[in-house]
Amino acid sequence: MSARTLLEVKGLKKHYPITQGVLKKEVGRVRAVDGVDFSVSPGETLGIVGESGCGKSTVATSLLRLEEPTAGDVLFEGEDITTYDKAELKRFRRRAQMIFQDPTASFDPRMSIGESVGEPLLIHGISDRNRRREIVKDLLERVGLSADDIDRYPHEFSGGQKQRVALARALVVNPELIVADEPVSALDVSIQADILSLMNDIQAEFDLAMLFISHNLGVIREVCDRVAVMYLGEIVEIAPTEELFSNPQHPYTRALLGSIPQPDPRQRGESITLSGDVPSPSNPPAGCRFHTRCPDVIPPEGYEFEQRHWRSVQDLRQRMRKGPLDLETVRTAHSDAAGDGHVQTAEDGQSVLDDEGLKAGIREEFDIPQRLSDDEAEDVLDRALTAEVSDDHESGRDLLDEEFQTPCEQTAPELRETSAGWEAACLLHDEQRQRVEQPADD
Ligand SMILES: Nc1ncnc2c1ncn2[C@@H]1O[C@H](COP(=O)(O)OP(=O)(O)OP(=O)(O)O)[C@@H](O)[C@H]1O
Repeated sequence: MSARTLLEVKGLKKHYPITQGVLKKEVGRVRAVDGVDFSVSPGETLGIVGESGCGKSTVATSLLRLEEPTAGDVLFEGEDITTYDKAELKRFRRRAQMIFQDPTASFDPRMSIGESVGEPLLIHGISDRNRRREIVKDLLERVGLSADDIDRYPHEFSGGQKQRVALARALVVNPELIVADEPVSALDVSIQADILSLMNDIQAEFDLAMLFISHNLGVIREVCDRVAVMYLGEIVEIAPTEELFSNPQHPYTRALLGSIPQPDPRQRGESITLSGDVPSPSNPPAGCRFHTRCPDVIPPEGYEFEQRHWRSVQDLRQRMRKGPLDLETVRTAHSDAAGDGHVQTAEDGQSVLDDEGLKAGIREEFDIPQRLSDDEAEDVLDRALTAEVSDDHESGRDLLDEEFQTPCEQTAPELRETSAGWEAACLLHDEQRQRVEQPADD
């Protein structure tokens, strides 16, 4: 690996318009990739990891200009490829090859493997058929197939073998960069390790730079030197692989790592379950995009919350922002949650929860204790719940909004170097940094 930069991506954005009606009026935008920066050195593998829909594939396709980026610069050997014309782009595409998840879809079933792999050579001027066949045979052997496979057809190969052929086809033009988008996810688990080790070998042999996209942290760990973690179109942490695994700096990275199944129970760290769904990239949360699910979301000043209870109160607040709670469900699902007889008899003679019982049921539903340890926070919550069960949803919602704001929804953290020595985008690190820069006067 070298200190030289081969690929530098700056402020890359890809927004897809959401249109309506026959006139295709733009009514919104899917912010699939929303300002990402990273670089890759020759011989280095950078991983991009994140949940489905966070924008990983869009980073790949827009940096190669398979689709046009909305904004940003992509420098390859210092030249901005976003300004390239058709001919320049064609030359660039030879130097930067892409490998896709589904090897079956990337081959023409009517062409032999030899024709498919050798086609780029023909396009690039090697007209001697025998010479092309020699190059292809050599490459087939290098990717673990046999030179005799050259006249066989795609359907005669297994998925893993087809991915080997795809690698051979990418390598035939001597690229400097390979962008591999989930290259083993469609393959049987038993052969994934073989393909990953082949990719590692090939990368070392050809001194290739690689951008390796996967939702699977285990796979990322096998092949990547550094990893960028993406959430809702943004990079939230970027670190050398082993450091990321042993000392993750962003709460989202910690949550992702906590969700990897560990076969050895002694190795099992504290597993973190993320609350809430991934928000839509067409309407990402304000401030830190992860604050709606973050276990470490920062509490407001003036209240002493136990962190997990603060998270639960935030979950309730976010739910109440969407509209009134379904009190009937709470009524039936939580008969007497407080356990102190808050039931009353309804008109039809059935026992139902009274208001206090309902409030207790809501707390149970959201995993909030029946009493918060901070008296003032408890008072706010109790008043909000009282309003909610008294059909005054708006007052309850507004009270929570006023009192229980988190700095994380007000300020979008930037990707900045943490004390660990690499970058993460989280206000907790900014707070830490401020404490170091401005020590308390006492
Ligand atoms: N052509 C398109 N038009 C509109 N939205 C799109 C388009 N392509 C992707 N998206 C949206 O952009 C977001 C990012 O998609 P992308 O495929 O890049 O994510 P990903 O992280 O690669 O996920 P996966 O692993 O599931 O492919 C998603 O919300 C997706 O629905």
